[in-house]
This record gives sequence, C-alpha cells and structure tokens, in this order.
Amino acid sequence: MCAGAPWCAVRLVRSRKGRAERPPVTAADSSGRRATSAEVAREIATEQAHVDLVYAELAKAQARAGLVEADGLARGRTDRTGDVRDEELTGLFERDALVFNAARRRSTLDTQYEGLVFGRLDLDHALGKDDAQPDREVRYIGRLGVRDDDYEPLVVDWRAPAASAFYRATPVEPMDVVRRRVLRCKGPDVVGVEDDLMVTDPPDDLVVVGDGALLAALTRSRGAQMRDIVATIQRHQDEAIRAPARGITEITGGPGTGKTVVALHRAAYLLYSDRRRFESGGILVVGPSAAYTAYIERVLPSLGEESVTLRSLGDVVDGVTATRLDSPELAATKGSLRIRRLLSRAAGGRVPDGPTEFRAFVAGKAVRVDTRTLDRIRSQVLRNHQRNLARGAVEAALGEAAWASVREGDKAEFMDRFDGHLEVEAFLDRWWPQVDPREVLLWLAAPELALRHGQGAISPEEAEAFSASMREALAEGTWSVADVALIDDLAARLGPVQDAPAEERGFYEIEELEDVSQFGVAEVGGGRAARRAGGGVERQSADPRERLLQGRIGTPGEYAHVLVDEAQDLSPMQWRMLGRRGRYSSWTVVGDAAQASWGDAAEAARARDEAFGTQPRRDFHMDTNYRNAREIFDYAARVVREQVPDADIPHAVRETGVDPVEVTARAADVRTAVASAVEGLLDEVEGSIAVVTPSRYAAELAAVGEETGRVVVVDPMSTKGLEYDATVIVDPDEIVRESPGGIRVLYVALTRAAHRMTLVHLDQNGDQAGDPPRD
Ligand SMILES: Nc1ncnc2c1ncn2[C@@H]1O[C@H](COP(=O)(O)OP(=O)(O)OP(=O)(O)O)[C@@H](O)[C@H]1O
Repeated sequence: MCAGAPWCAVRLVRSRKGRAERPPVTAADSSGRRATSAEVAREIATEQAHVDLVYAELAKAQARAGLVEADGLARGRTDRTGDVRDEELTGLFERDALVFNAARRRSTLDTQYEGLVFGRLDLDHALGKDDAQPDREVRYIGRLGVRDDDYEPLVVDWRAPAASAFYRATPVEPMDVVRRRVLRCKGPDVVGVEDDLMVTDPPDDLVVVGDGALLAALTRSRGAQMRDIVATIQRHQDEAIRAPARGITEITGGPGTGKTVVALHRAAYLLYSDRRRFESGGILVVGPSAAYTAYIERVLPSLGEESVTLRSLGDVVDGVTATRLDSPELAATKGSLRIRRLLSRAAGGRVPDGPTEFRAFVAGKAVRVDTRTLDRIRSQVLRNHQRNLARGAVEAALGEAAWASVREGDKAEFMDRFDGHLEVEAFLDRWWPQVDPREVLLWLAAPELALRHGQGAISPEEAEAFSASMREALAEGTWSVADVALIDDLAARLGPVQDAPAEERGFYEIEELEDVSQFGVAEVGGGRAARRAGGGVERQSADPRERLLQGRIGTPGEYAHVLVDEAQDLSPMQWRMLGRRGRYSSWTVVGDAAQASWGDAAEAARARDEAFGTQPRRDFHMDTNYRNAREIFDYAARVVREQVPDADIPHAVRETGVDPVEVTARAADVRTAVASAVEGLLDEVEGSIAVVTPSRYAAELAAVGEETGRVVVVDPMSTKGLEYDATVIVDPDEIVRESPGGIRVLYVALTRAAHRMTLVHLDQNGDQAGDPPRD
C-alpha cells in the first residue's frame, strides 16, 4: 500500500521537468477529517442523478443518431487548444452522439472500465481575482460528449479543450478548478468518488472524499488486458497526449512509466482533434508481438475509437502473418542493413530453373540470344524498372538483341513479327515471370545461392544460417517475424505482382499460366484461387510451401500517423518497413533504450532517422513508474544499474511493504520449485501470474498452474510491453546468458510485476533442493 495518502499525492504530482509542485489536497489533509459515510452517500447520490440524466439523454441521442449516421463521423473537427466555441461544441456533440452507437456495442466493457462519465470539475471563474464574487460552474467529463435538449453540455469529451483542466490543474496553477472529482462507476451505477482539492480553503459546501483516484487505480489487480487511464491521466502525460500532431513525437522513459498507455490515448486524441485527416488517412499502431496487440487492443475501443489499425511487427505486411522468432543471432543478421545486398542480388538474379538462352524462329529466321546477353539485358532493365513492371521493357530489349543476332532483311518487319510472337511470349513467361517477393526468399533455401548472393555482405556462416532458416520455413510452412521486413523490402524492389489480362490470354497462354508455379510465380495462381474462394478468407493449405505463399502481398498502405511502441527493439530493416508506410505521416515513437534487445543501436538509429525524414521532433520524458511496487522496481533497478549505469531509472510511487522473494533450487527440481512459488502467489494476488523462463526450461514448465486459468508461462522477450499481478522469474542468470540483449532482457522481465515477484535461482551442480532464500 502507499505509505499514507498525502505522501502519495505529493510524490505523484510532478511536473514534466521534475519540478516540485504543490500537491492536490486530499480529504484527510484539507479539513483534517475524512468525509462521514452519510456525506459520501449523499455525494454519490448527487452524482448518480447526473449520470442517470446522461444515460437518458444518450438513449434519445442514439435514436437521432441512427438517422444521420452516414455523415456524422466527418464532423467535429477542431485543432484548437484554447476554449472551444459553441458551434464547435455542437459539431463535437453531434459526432459524439453518433459514435455512441459504437460505445453501446461495448457495453460489456463498462464493468471493467470506469464508466461513461468519470470526472467532475467544480470551477470558480473568480478564483484568484481580488474581491470578485464567486462564479461557480460544474463540468462533467466523460468518454464522449453529450448534451441535453437545450444544447447544454451534460458531459464534455475528455479530449475537448474544455476538459483539459481536469488533467492539467494543479494547486500552483488551478485553472479555476476548486475540486477535481473522479467518479467510479460500474456500468451506469456510481459506486464511489475520489477528490483532489486545488485550493487550501474550499467553500464550506464542498465535501472532499477519498485518498486519490490514481492510487486506487494503481493498486487494482491486473487483468489479461490493459485498461485505459482516462480518469487518472497525470499532467505530464496529458502534455504528451495533447501535443500537436505534426512531426515526430518521442515518448521516452523507463519501465512502467505509462509510455504505451499515453501513446494510445494520444491516438484517440488525434482522431478527435482532426477526425477528417486521421480517420481517412489512418493511424497505424505497431507493437512488438501478437501478445502485445492482444493486450492493448481494448484500450482504444474503450475510448470510443475503433478505426485504428493495430499490427504486430510480424503482421505489418498485408498477406503475411508471422509469430515465429528466429534465434537472436539470425534475427540480427536478417535485421541488419547488410542483408539488403543479398536481397538486391537475389531480386535481380536469374529465376532458378528458368531458361538460360533464347532460341526461336521469328519471321522465318533462326534467332539465338545467349546467356551473357540475357544477363546483360536483365541488369540493364532492372536499373530503371521494378522487375514485375518491366515485362514491356524486357520484351523490347530482347527484340533488339534478337534482331542483332539476325541482322537480315527488314528490321521493322522483324520487330513487328517479334512483338506478340507466341514463342517469344512463352519464353518470357518462363524467363521473366511475375515474381512474388516470398518466392525470392525461398530461392535462398539453396545454400550455394545464399552464399553467392551474400558474398561481401554477410559471412559464409551467416549465409548458411539464413539459408537453413528458409529450409525451416519450407518445412514448417511459417515465416519468422524478421522475415516480414525482408519480404517487404523485396516487394519494394520487385513491384506488385501483375495479373495477366484475362481477355488477352489464348489457349496456349492459359496452359502456360497453369504451370507457372514451377517458375516461381505461385502467387499469381494463389491470388486468383484466393479471390475465387470468395474474397478475403483464405483456406489454410495442407502443403507448407502453399501456406507460405498464400494470399497476396499488398502494396504498402500509407498512413496519416504511425505510432511505434517498444521502438528500441526495431531492427533497421523493420524501420525501413515502417518508413514505407509513413512517408507522409506524423509519428509517435515510444521507447526505452535500457530495455533494448537489439544489438546495434547506431545502425537502428540511422534507419529510424531515415524513416522520419527531416520533420521537427519533440520529446516527452516520463519519469514516474506506475506499474511496479517500489520494492520490485528497486530490485530491478539495482540489477540493471550494475551493467547499464546510464539506464533511465524512473521513480516508483507505490509501496507494498513486501520485498521480492528469492529461492535457490537444484536445476533438476526446477518444476517443483516453480510450482511451489506459483502456489504461494496464487494466494497473494487476485489476478494474472507469469512464469518467465529461459528457453531451456520452457517445455518442463509449460503446464505449471495451467488448471487455474491465471498462470501463463512465457519467454522473457514475449513479456515486452505486458504486465502481471505477479511474476516468477526462473533462472535469471540463464536469461542473461541466452539472449544477446543480456541484462537488458532480464531488466524487462524484472519490471513486469505490479505487486509480487519471486526469483527462482537454479544451481546446476548443487545437491540441495530448496536452499534458504538468498540475501
Ligand atoms: N495516469 C495513470 N493512471 C493509472 N494508471 C496508470 C497511469 N499511467 C500509467 N498507468 C499504468 O501503469 C502501467 C504501466 O503503463 P505502460 O505499460 O503504458 O508503461 P510503459 O512505460 O509502456 O512500460 P514498459 O516500457 O515497461 O512496457 C499500466 O498498468 C498503466 O495502466
């Protein structure tokens, strides 16, 4: 528990620059007494009456909304950050009434989130003005704006300028706020209120209740999914959320400082502030893993926003989904810019098993174009064209070479016959087929090809590992996450696969096309098969190769805003992949260098800078850890500081009085030791528990706690961005040893628990199970 509410408030209210600010005054320290239970009940009843009114209005708004839904979402645009004009409010409210339809669909979420109306401001516009009469106003804040029949606001959207005082007011700068109140609701029912005072001498009629909403939110148990923080956004977080859309907004800070959740609220804010631009242009949110996207996927819907595209790094390219991870060494090879040379050579190389010379009879003359000439044509054409778009250029160049091999009779007549000649077309289909980028990667399953194309770019050992990984893909029918950026790079080199125009195909051509898979163009057939199958939904093939090539690689969509979380882990190739989607975007980029698992930070930084271009940048630094109990975070900070002295260490605000527990066991007894740690934690916390284990124990521990439905067994890298009520960290030394990220990866694992952490050290040689706790 926080060691005393007033103390807690002092530490929680910090300015962005860490300047001490006078904290809000809570019930206990304003009047020296807590509100009586009768007073609390009265306050709750007052708020309930208002919330009832809002829900009644919403029922009416919904009925109206159905009539004008089609054009409503386009309304409600405002870029302004000052006071909002009435007509702007009207636009916003109309939009909100429509959007409430979506909110209704999510009514089941109400039990998990603070309700629709979550805040109230008691303002006095005469505050600080000498001798002025009080000029009081009550303003309610909610997830959506709602007004009554007289166009009077019943609730202001949390993103509207009129709501900003809810997040920004402090006792030093009260912004006319006397009392800020957070309403705790379950669905439409108000179940509690928590107040902060911005003045030391509030009016007598103002009751002050509770110990502060933030602390209550932080102490709650963690579920399987992230919650929004709309009721308790702190001032320094609000500044990052409402920062202008333009340019690059970087949000940095140590573990648990709210970077992710702030970035997601920023996405919702951007949609609100310029809906036309961001809804039509699109916002892309990219996170490290599928587990991460599943963890955060409800935050934006709970804020009333459904239109954001959420992707994990293995899912950025349309047509490919990857969750498999390569070994860290192989991922490093695939992620480095060095790999581009290999890709470039493969994309520009011969089609394996394609013809190596051209022979035909054209206009009664024997034509022969040899291998060297064909190679020269290929490289010349590829200097100016993408391969899949170069069929015309290559046909013209081949015609010239064919004429050069003949030089007899009339050139114009020869060229005329050459153009569209069946033998020429048949040759081109095999020598210059449409090439799917995935097919090019699979060519590299041949070790000699990977070695040849990789020469001077990667080492022979790297080339062999690369080639082996393609054979693994072919055996399993799955891509790795690192492969996705390579597919995207190849797609940019090759250009989109072109469909042969159906009406021009004759009998022979159809035969040729049925057979093209052997020439590396399975995508053409696959794409068609997929469309025939009914548009969009793919049947999973039993054949691994077909699974790898299923679907169609789309041209990268361009977004108006790209939001990247855990940015410190992106490889240079992944930055390039995102750069293709954000050429004209503004960006929000979230990261913490001390949690990086990517080795070459300088190379990644260069690729990132290239993706951003020359846009202006602004930086927001978060320095308060809201996730970990102080005891847990102190342990983690001690560990990381030993090897990363300049790690960005935030300040944890919540105490539990319970230190992390350390036990040592024989490696042979790992299962018993971990099961016993889990059993203890199941009693201590209400929510989720993660067993974080290095890969060597993963199989043995896989089923620990399975029957409870509250325990997950995960590898350290997969915990990125996630959090649990409690964690069991298995063999921390091995976690450091097995990952090139070393101590930084252990630091990630050590900062996932909100309330409890147990470390199970393993002794490979010892014969004593259950040694006494260390320390
Ligand atoms: N103002 C706030 N009110 C309530 N909870 C908050 C607030 N800010 C952050 N939190 C909570 O703190 C926890 C950590 O937040 P988040 O995951 O966004 O941090 P992070 O900086 O991205 O962490 P990491 O880098 O370790 O992944 C979450 O449970 C989040 O809801």
